[in-house]
Amino acid sequence: MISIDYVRQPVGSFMLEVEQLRLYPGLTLLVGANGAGKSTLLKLLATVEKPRKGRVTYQQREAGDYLPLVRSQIGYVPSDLELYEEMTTYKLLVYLAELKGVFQIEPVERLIRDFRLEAYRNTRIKRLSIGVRRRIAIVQSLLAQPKFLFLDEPLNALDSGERKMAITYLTRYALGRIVVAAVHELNEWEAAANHILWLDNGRIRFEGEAAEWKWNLPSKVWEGVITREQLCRFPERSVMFMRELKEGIFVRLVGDRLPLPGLEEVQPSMEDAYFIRKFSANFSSV
Ligand SMILES: Nc1ncnc2c1ncn2[C@@H]1O[C@H](COP(=O)(O)OP(=O)(O)OP(=O)(O)O)[C@@H](O)[C@H]1O
Repeated sequence: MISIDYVRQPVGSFMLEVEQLRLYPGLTLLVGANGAGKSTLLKLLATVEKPRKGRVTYQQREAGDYLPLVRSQIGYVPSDLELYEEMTTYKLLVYLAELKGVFQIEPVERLIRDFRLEAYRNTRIKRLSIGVRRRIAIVQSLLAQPKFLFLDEPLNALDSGERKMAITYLTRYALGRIVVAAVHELNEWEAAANHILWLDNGRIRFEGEAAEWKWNLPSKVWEGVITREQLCRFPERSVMFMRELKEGIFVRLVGDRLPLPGLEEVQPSMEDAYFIRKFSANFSSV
């Protein structure tokens, strides 16, 4: 378990405040708007930054007292990792593995295979696309098989196949390990997530099991086909999705009660739940 107690972390005029947080084995999705403090929290967890106030402990070891040991158990993917541009993929990964105390080639080779990097092993980093670099950034965090893994928007710039592959890999990796990933697209992680942590303006607004994320929501989700005139009656924020069909407009709407006869209540997705939680006051009149 990782514990955060009474942390206050100022970043410019912004303040991240976490009174108490416990992180357990499994995959925790860290969600929140731009600027909510996700990267700041991940930097604290990764020991890139030291808490100005409060403490972070990893299985009862406070980072300040056991920094080298704790760091040896941490993997971190920042949002903007800079890689050595002149090195080839293979040389870079071997070099980074050695820095982490891994001197066997097998873990490097395995990760190159798992993240489908074989075609780029002898290519210099500067010649690689952003998506391939992002995969390398994830791979470098896994080289020493860390117990604690923190990823800041790991799927940025990955195509749909690569996203699926990375999610599957991380889901397996999180078995028995603490993995925290800041993400913007929630639905693609739905089957993978064990816990959800929602940060809003530097404060925790939700912390719990992934299934609980969709419980006791103040609004419901409705689907069906409506006319263009009917659509105009709904505020933009309540329309989660719409598509023009021959017979009208298919919509997915959020509202407290049946917005129009003929619409059907459907299960909210992870993404619906986020919008309902964040903007519930705006939906109550729909
Ligand atoms: N180096 C910095 N100097 C001043 N303010 C900063 C700095 N880095 C971040 N901030 C501010 O701190 C707040 C939290 O930023 P943070 O990057 O942690 O948010 P985030 O949730 O990760 O956002 P995003 O989804 O955009 O990455 C924001 O208001 C941001 O503008």
